Amino acid sequence: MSFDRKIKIAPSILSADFANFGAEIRAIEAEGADWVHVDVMDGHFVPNLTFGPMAVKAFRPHVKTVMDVHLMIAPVDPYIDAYADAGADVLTAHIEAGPHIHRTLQAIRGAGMKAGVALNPGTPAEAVAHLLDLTDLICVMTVNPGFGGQKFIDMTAKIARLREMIGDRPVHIEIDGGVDPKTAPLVAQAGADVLVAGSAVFRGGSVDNPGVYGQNIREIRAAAEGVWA
Ligand SMILES: O=C(CO)[C@H](O)[C@H](O)COP(=O)(O)O
Ligand SMILES: [Fe+2]
Repeated sequence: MSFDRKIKIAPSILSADFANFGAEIRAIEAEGADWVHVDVMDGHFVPNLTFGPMAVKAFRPHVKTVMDVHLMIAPVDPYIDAYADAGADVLTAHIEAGPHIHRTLQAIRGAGMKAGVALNPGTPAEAVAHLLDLTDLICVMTVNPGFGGQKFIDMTAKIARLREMIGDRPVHIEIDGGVDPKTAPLVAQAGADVLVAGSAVFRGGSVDNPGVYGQNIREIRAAAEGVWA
């Protein structure tokens, strides 16, 4: 997995057909997804429950791009090896999930994965000031985590501040929540390069009609890249 700051669209399979994950993943990749975003929720850190490492391991053979696993769980550390074994490329933990995020990021890298740190809307950019050399990705939540399809919360000032703090380090800024063709330009202009989108990618399509996924992905990408035109 090499580093670049081009816009990457990462559909969240939280909005996919839960009875058909393999086909859904193959469809979004065939239709232009750059990464596949996998939302793990524990019904404790967030008020919703999705799937765990066994399911994520079953997704792995279908993912040919980058498997980007967003943990919305607490605690994180006891499960790091299980997600490494499941084949996560990027493993992201929330800074709010426990007191020892520094140790968690070291452990994620130690297990051979790229380490991500996610920030809830109420957490300031400065919370990662001492983590910048331990992280490969900062995920800025633009909704309160737990559910797809929520309204975008404007975090552009936080994104711009993070881009400034990151300087020339090879750290991605990922945006998660409410990304669509209207909000994508705002976050791209502020400095984001990985755009997670669940409902805006899967809306209107299906594995039998995957062209809609492609159209949705192209619209988000064009809107985001348009800011540089
Ligand atoms: O982490 C998440 C929710 O906690 C999801 O990745 C996110 O909400 C994507 O869904 P949408 O694009 O529909 O907002
Ligand atoms: Fe997510």
